[in-house]
Amino acid sequence: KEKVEITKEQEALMKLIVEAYNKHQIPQDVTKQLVRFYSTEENFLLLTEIATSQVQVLVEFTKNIPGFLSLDHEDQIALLKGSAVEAMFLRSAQVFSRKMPKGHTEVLEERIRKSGISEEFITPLFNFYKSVGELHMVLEEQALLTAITILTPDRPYVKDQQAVERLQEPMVNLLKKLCVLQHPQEPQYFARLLGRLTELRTLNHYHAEMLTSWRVNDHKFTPLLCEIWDVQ
Ligand SMILES: CC(C)NC(=O)n1c(-c2ccccc2)cc2c1CN(S(=O)(=O)c1cccs1)CC2
Repeated sequence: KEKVEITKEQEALMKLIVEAYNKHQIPQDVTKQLVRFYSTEENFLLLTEIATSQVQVLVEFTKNIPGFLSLDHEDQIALLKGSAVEAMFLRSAQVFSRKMPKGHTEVLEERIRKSGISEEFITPLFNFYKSVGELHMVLEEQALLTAITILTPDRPYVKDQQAVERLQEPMVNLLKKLCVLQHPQEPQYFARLLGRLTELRTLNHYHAEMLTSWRVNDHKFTPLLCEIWDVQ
């Protein structure tokens, strides 16, 4: 059996290859850039941006709910303001439980946890995201549940509650049918969905508390968020 030996030439070749390889590594600071942790301010700004654009999307969605624009105009505003926070948390839960590229969910969770929201609200927030995620709602269910949330007749300052009920009822009946069709093996699925709406209402309270704690730390919101949340 002959001895395996690296020749001088092979050694020289090896040196050149390894040098070239080390030279073309991602510079250390770029990788630091990729995994660096964002400051609380940056995370808060990100959420402000996302929330603001989401409110704009919510208004457009609401205007496309059949019959909404024929409601009394003041009631339209009352419904939007009364449901904005719930619709936002519902949307957040849907976004959060969506399949994201590897590691994105973790980074997003980290940035939400480090955005200045106090611990006592973070827990119910992520519990809600988890409980919505476990439902594996299909798109139609998500859309209907959001419309049903917006068309809640007993929001503050709604004058013609019956008119809102007349819009909400067909949505609830449709969702009930859809749940039976989508989840035949889970007769209580529809009840679980409506249970999420009850949990959502508790988040309203937490959100109001969050706003006061942020305001005292002079966090700035956008004009749209101030208007929809009645702050500043
Ligand atoms: C999708 C939108 C509606 N979600 C959103 O804006 N998020 C998300 C979130 C969740 C999952 C994926 C992406 C984002 C977490 C939180 C918010 C907003 N709020 S906030 O409105 O109180 C707020 C506004 C400004 C500073 S804090 C705090 C917590």
